[in-house]
Amino acid sequence: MSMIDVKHISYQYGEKQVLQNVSFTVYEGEFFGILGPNGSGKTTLMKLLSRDLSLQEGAIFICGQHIETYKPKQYAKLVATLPQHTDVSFGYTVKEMVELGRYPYQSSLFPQWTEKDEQVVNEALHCVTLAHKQHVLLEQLSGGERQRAALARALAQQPRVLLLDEPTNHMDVAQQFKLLNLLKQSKLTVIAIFHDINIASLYCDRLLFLRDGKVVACGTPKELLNESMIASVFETKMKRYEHPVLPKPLVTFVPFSEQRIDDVLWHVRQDEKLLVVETIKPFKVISSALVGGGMRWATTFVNRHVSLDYYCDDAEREMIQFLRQRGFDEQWTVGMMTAVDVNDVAFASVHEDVRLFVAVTAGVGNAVDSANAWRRTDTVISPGTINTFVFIDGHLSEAAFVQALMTVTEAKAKALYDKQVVDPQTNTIATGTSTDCTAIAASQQGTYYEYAGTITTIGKQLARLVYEATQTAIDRYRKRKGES
Ligand SMILES: Nc1ncnc2c1ncn2[C@@H]1O[C@H](COP(=O)(O)OP(=O)(O)OP(=O)(O)O)[C@@H](O)[C@H]1O
Repeated sequence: MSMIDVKHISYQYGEKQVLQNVSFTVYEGEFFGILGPNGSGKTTLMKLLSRDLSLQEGAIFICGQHIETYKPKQYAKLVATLPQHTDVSFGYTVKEMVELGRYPYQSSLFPQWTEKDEQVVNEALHCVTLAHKQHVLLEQLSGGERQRAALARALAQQPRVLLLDEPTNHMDVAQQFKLLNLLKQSKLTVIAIFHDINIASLYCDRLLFLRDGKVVACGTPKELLNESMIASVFETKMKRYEHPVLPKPLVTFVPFSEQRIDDVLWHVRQDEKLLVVETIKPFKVISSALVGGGMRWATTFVNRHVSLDYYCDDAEREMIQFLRQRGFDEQWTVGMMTAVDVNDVAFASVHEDVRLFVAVTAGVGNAVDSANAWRRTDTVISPGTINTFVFIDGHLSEAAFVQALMTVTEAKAKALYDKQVVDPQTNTIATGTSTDCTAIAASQQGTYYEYAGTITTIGKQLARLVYEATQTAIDRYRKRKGES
């Protein structure tokens, strides 16, 4: 149901036109965000909604009724405003300020404070968790607490619509989220001006983008938060990324481009227990590693040898402890384990059209044919794994990262086929082992690779190196086992 209808409003201060033909609808219970650059007319629009400014052109309807037809107290029961800055009324306590919210309910002839008024004020104080400070003077509150007191006053008005001008300005992160969570749960219709695009994306059902007093777009964060829209509204280059938990788009600045490094990009060090590749700058990585799995930036890539009978309830925690003891920062590390002797690692690299480096350790005692894995009856993981590290000097799109993973997997499977590695349980050619791990790391500088499948230059080289290195690593493993 529509709660607010803004129809063709225009506004000017003297000769200066600040709103032009603005129209939009806000539905009941919606959390509606207004965004736009400085001076785009957001506050003016809010002041028209709150009736602090009189309409010049166009009309605003709330609950189907033109806002100018409401009496002041009637309007105050319908719409409450939380301004950007709360004027501190010296000498007032928190509770006295919240009590002011009840003025629309007081008869001007016989003002009477009822039990209901008292109850609503107490509820509002509890709602903003300020009940314990109700007797404190406003000037003794912090900025965030004052803002919460102002919100309690607005809530005490028992409005149906709440207008907020940059509600979280000057608040610390925890206070911002407390206030917004509270508003989100309130089920009120909320219209709020935001400068923080990500907060608006997280909390708002729909957004209105204003620019130079005109509506540029109105829609859900999912519809509007794309790089070209942000660029056209804010004239700022931003990159879109995904929230780790919620299906909400987020955007971030790309403040500067880093200096390109051309010479040594990675170092390898190795002993019989550990293979470590360190990059000279953080690389963007996609991996299935035990530590640092998923997508992250990393500078250290560890392949740790563990004994055949290694067992731990919480291998990830144990691995993090291991890394810390050796001075590695797990936040910047991609860490894998293997029972294979890391001296049997196979390296392959190319430095022509593309610059790639691959390191593979391969144990195939636990080889599995994925096509027939469902026939296998074992549930306990036995040691024997293929760990593949790929380093690319280039800028990969997210799709290219996924395609690189596919390319690596296909090349590895072909290496196993050509080496006639057999799944000992099904007696068919294996496609990998049950615990294989892969990391694709890219410098994110230089050439941009939109794709990395086997038809692309980079995919061809990648497949070749992984195929060759996996074969070499299998040969070394077999030789050590005395199998060949
Ligand atoms: N009282 C006023 N008299 C004259 N011009 C004004 C007045 N108030 C605002 N303006 C002008 O109107 C334009 C829109 O201002 P408004 O405050 O609505 O923008 P805004 O989008 O809220 O900006 P900000 O993001 O900086 O808060 C600006 O150019 C501003 O200078």
